[in-house]
Amino acid sequence: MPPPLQRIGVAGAGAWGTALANAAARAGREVVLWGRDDRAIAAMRATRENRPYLPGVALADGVEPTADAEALAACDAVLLVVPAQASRAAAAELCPHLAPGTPLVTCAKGIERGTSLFMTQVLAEACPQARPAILSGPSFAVDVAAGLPTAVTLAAREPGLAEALAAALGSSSFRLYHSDDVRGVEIGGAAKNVLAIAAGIVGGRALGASAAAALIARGFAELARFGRAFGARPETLAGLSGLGDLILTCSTAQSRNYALGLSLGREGGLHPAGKLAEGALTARVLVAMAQAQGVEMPIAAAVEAVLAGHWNVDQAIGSLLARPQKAEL
Ligand SMILES: NC(=O)C1=CN([C@@H]2O[C@H](COP(=O)(O)OP(=O)(O)OC[C@H]3O[C@@H](n4cnc5c(N)ncnc54)[C@H](OP(=O)(O)O)[C@@H]3O)[C@@H](O)[C@H]2O)C=CC1
Ligand SMILES: O=C(CO)COP(=O)(O)O
Repeated sequence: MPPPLQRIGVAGAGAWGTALANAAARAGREVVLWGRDDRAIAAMRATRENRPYLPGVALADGVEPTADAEALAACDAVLLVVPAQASRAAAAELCPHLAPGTPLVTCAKGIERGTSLFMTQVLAEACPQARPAILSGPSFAVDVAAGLPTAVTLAAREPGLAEALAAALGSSSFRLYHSDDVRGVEIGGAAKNVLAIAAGIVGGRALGASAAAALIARGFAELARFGRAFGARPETLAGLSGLGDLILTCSTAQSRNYALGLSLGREGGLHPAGKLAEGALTARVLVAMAQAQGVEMPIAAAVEAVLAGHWNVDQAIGSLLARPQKAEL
């Protein structure tokens, strides 16, 4: 039996990092929660709450907030929980503090702009001495932080690593399935955010429950086409990190991506200020990668055109409905 991963570092003290720190503590681990903002960390230590990001949720016993990256050196595994576009900079900054061979688990959902790299590829470049893995699935931070039942996927290519991480982080309320299909898991999380913006637009324009269901089904067809073109396994795309997260994020304004779409869909709507909506940052690179591979993604392309200001919402909806009839593939 390999020794357990007892001490877990969580790097990134936003909503999801704080929720995962609570989940790991509930699983019986000692948890270091690192954030870059000294004053925010001091407040968290004093109040045992992350007020700006998760107000009203107590930090679990066993979570130690710190602004000292050196505290990650003694961790058996580190979860990197910062936005996708910040993941390279954060991994490069923290890497010198990690022991060689530390498992480094990206929890971000996106594709890097400029390089078109998936999240574990970014980790491999920014911190080559770490062992990359990814955690993704249908999971709102507020639910996980509060200990509500949640299931996600943890994937790593290295044999045994995903199982070991899942065993370290899993509890009766946080269930982790393990996988070696890293690419499938990272594609599901990145693509569903773009499609959730479209679902929000459908909600904001009050197009009805039937249109909302059609959007999820046709959105999944796009996600699956893109996934197949980039080597993902169909069962991963239809699993928690793909279809599961697509359904969650396309269903409620609790999702920041859906909320962005909702606001775009309402007359004169604007982007809710200050909230991270990863789909808005991934849309262009996702659509460009699809086009380069000859993969049709009309819904994602329409979202991209609206975000870029090339189309208004009515033009986007009209263009999707005016597409020629075709076989359902
Ligand atoms: N919230 C959720 O329910 C879920 C989120 N995710 C994914 O997790 C990722 C993070 O999201 P979330 O936690 O919600 O985002 P938040 O906006 O809540 O928090 C982001 C955190 O990252 C920190 N950060 C940003 N850039 C850097 C950097 N260069 N170095 C160090 N820290 C940095 C921010 O610090 P500061 O406060 O100083 O700006 C902040 O603490 C996203 O990819 C998201 O899609 C996945 C599942 C669920
Ligand atoms: O990824 C999430 C749920 O699984 C969170 O979604 P949002 O980033 O849209 O809030």
